[in-house]
Amino acid sequence: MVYESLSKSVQKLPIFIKEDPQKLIPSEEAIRTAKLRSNSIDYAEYGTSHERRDNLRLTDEHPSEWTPTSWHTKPIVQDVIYSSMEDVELALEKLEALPPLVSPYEINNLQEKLRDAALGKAFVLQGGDCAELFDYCSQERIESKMKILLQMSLVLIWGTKLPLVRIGRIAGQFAKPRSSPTEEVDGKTIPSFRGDNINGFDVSERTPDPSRLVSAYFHSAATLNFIRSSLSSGFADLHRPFDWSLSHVQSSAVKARYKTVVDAITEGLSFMKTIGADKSSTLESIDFYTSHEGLMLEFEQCLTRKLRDPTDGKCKWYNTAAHFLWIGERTRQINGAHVEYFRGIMNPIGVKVGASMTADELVTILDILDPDNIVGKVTLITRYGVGNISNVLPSHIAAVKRTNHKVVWMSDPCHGNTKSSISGLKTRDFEDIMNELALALQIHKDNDSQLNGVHLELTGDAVTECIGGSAGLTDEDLQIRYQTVCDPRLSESQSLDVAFLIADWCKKGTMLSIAEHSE
Ligand SMILES: O=C[C@H](O)[C@H](O)COP(=O)(O)O
Ligand SMILES: C=C(OP(=O)(O)O)C(=O)O
Ligand SMILES: [Mn+2]
Repeated sequence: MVYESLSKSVQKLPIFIKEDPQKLIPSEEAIRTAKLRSNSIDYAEYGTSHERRDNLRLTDEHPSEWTPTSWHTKPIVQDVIYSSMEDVELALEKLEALPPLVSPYEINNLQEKLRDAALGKAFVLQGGDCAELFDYCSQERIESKMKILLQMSLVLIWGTKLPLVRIGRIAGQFAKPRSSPTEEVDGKTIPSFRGDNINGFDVSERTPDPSRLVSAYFHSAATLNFIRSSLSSGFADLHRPFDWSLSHVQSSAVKARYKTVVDAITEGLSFMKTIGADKSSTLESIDFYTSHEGLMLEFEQCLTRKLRDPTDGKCKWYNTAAHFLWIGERTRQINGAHVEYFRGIMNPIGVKVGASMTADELVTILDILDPDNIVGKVTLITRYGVGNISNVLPSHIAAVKRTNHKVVWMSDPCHGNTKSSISGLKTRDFEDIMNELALALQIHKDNDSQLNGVHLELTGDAVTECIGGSAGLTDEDLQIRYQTVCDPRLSESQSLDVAFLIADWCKKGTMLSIAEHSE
């Protein structure tokens, strides 16, 4: 079979190429050779192969002029190989013609809120599925995810006494980086599931299909449309917090604690009504932003548009597929394609920071992504693992302090704590998640810094994917409702447990034991 390259097809689209194409873009033959080679090598070597870099005549420096296609001059990891270039071109041309999903006005608003978070004046809650499926685009599923994020928000507002910035891993969280490009199923080696915008979870659908890129756009649009209409019809009205029923929370202690929070807020609202101070529209409606990992750069490139910045009237490049995008732990190579793409967009952006990131690398990546030292432009989403955080976070905090970058510090206590259950299912121990989060709060405080947000893989449903929590899920319980197609998510109940941990820590300034939390 002749493999054709997706990158090759993108370079044919003339719309974005401003410089001499020969200078920026490797030859078609070089890309094909490299793709064929990289297809047969291990993912671990995939990004650093000198052979591949030489073939592509890649540059070590970031090209001075950024364009939505300048990432083509950089080595890429987690790339996708398609078999039909014509179909890829059709998909990308279609995507280029479709309208933006989000606007510069909204993106700038989020940037302002993240500025507040970086200054300790707001707290960020970012959460949702590990891998969103097209099938999750239904009223019930979207409402359930918004509901858990709103419930957690209430608890966090009560605990932190700060405005909450809500960002869903939703309306586009389709592409997944994988540890291995293939997996064994029933004795056969097949391509791994790479996310609904690349291939299907069903074993019969594992061949990458470019038409999925266009489906991803329409599923994002439908999800976003429903979120917008729900919010504008009062779904998030603070006067009706009991409407977000705790349908999947089993623990009566958590239910009782939630009721205490709602009662306190309701009492505050009725006092405000008495004194006539309840007219603010923020009580009836909230801001809710969308985000996803910016992994499929061909997709991101097509949704990157030069639009007028309403604050100064100048035209700038915005990624209009989501308000916020992040670079994953596997694609954050300083000279790689993803960092190159991300350095040019106006959106606030995240970088996953694992235990292997050196302090020097962290500073270099900030210098590339935030050359103008914009407060809150970059969110560092740390995901070290409970056993590593104490060794690594203090040096990362110290390194960032020595620069002029003012970042949002967010903890992702999920991704460094994934392990295999006794039955072989991917799981996370709730205690590890709580402990990493508690350590993040404490280490920031001890180092004269502040944790500004939390990033979680969660669902509003009663799934049994992570062990522990107030529902006391055991290894055997995992079989009951293990529904994830990638990483294990916190259930509604476990998500609320996490919100209470943060709220309690903020109220008391110290840690409670897990036992005290589950009382
Ligand atoms: O969500 C994160 C990654 O995509 C995920 O952890 C990869 O999982 P894998 O190690 O099973 O490929
Ligand atoms: C891929 C993910 O995480 P990380 O890049 O931190 O492994 C993710 O957030 O789903
Ligand atoms: Mn994940």
